[in-house]
Amino acid sequence: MKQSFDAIIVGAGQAGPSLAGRLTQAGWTVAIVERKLFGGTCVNNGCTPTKAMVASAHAAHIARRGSDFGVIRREPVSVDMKQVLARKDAIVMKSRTGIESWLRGMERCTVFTGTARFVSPNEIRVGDEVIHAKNIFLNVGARPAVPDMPGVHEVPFLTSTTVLDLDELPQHLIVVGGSYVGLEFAQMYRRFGAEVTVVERKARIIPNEDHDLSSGVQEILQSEGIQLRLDANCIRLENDGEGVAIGLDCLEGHPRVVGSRILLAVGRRPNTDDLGLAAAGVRTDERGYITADDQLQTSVAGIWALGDCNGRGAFTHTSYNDFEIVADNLLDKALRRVSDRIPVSALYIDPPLAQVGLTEIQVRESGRAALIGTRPMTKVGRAVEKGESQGFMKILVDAESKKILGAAILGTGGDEAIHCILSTMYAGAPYTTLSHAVHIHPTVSELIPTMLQSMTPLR
Ligand SMILES: Cc1cc2nc3c(=O)[nH]c(=O)nc-3n(C[C@H](O)[C@H](O)[C@H](O)COP(=O)(O)OP(=O)(O)OC[C@H]3O[C@@H](n4cnc5c(N)ncnc54)[C@H](O)[C@@H]3O)c2cc1C
Ligand SMILES: NC(=O)c1ccc[n+]([C@@H]2O[C@H](COP(=O)([O-])OP(=O)(O)OC[C@H]3O[C@@H](n4cnc5c(N)ncnc54)[C@H](O)[C@@H]3O)[C@@H](O)[C@H]2O)c1
Repeated sequence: MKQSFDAIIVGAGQAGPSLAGRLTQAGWTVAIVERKLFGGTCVNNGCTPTKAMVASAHAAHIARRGSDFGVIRREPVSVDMKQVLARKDAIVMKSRTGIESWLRGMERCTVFTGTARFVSPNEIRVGDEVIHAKNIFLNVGARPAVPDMPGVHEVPFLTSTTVLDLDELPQHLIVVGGSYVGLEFAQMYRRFGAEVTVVERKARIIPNEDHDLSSGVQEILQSEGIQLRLDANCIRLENDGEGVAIGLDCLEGHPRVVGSRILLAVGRRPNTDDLGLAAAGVRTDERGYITADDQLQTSVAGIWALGDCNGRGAFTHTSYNDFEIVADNLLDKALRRVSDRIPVSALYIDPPLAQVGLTEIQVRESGRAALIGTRPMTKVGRAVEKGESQGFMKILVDAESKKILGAAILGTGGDEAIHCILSTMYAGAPYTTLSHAVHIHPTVSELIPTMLQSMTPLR
């Protein structure tokens, strides 16, 4: 017999479980379908495991730098990857089981395990069962992209998912892709003790960000001994005796990098190919992302797309915000929109790179009159005292309205300090509100008012 619910949620990632919580509290009956790991990418293969491992790598780094702080170490630092993984797994497991048991114990919620596939706009098949609902919410996420590059079918490689189970330290890790995933793993493995080479096909790492941020991050990574091969064309995977290699054409350097493991970190693709979207008439773009409007409604009434699969964000906080938008609009008759969201993110190398709003490139392209303020982290007392003074901060303000347009902090504590700028932007307040605020000394945030007090026109 076909079971009917008020709502079906496909995917227990960063939006689905919270949506199930809100809808069931409002009295709806909900079916949630998850085919693999509760908590999705962030909990199992993304934010949580990587940030746990970044913490281990930071501990190794600080231990090696002990003498900078007057701490005497007699033995060389070594890292036990099995222990690093065990710590990471314990943190992940707690989060995963917490989400699963919350959903299984939730009143009016039925959990289905298996792959969901549309049969019609109101029906979904999971295994042998067909379930029905007037409202369907897709939170199916994305997975590592594996482009059809030469050698990819012959040479073993790691992805951001499989590398998390590598319990031995590779002697030389070659990372293909110099952006969020690639750089976090590159620095982490360098600090664990591996040789690391990053191969990026564009002329600079984090190629979509401002040039000064790319150079700042590059400097930090190179100072730790990470090799970068930029402008790499004709990238091909090759076997090399016991090891592996990447063949490439670069403007400079040897046309081959030989290592022991390859990590592909060249982007992600949405999990929409096996969802049977055609049976429901749900449209996608040419890359497979589900087309969704400003309130996340798809091309079919009664079907919504939340999180990475709608191509409107690729972060945990954007997926969670999608849940809030959809739930508030449906249950509270609110009029929340994705376009009201201010972009914000952090790249978790150490020190981190946090960004909010428009980049400098975007401000210049907009042609508006703007002011810019910058400060090196060497001027931040707290950073100097901590012995972590790499990086800089910058902020861009609209010269006419005095509103903050965007900011970046590449430096210790930047991922936290950026939030005072973000909150001022959400409040719609002029920059003077923030430049007159008294901040705690000694913090990274205290330099933000100082930076705002000495801006110059953006040339
Ligand atoms: C290495 C790495 C590090 C990251 N670090 C950060 C970070 O520090 N901060 C940050 O904000 N973001 C980070 N991200 C991005 C973040 O993980 C994602 O943006 C976020 O998890 C997206 O959540 P989601 O809800 O859209 O989907 P997901 O979390 O991917 O969940 C989708 C779920 O749907 C399930 N599913 C898919 N198809 C079906 C189907 N047909 N039937 C049933 N179930 C299905 C999947 O099994 C999965 O559990 C990182 C990503 C990676 C890869
Ligand atoms: N800290 C965080 O919030 C965090 C961490 C990791 C991932 N993420 C999310 O995951 C997403 C995916 O990250 P990602 O780094 O895999 O993808 P990405 O799209 O951000 O970057 C891919 C990089 O690989 C390069 N590239 C693409 N094809 C290539 C090829 N054939 N050869 C060499 N280089 C190639 C690109 O130029 C780019 O620099 C991010 O956009 C981000 O939203 C977030």
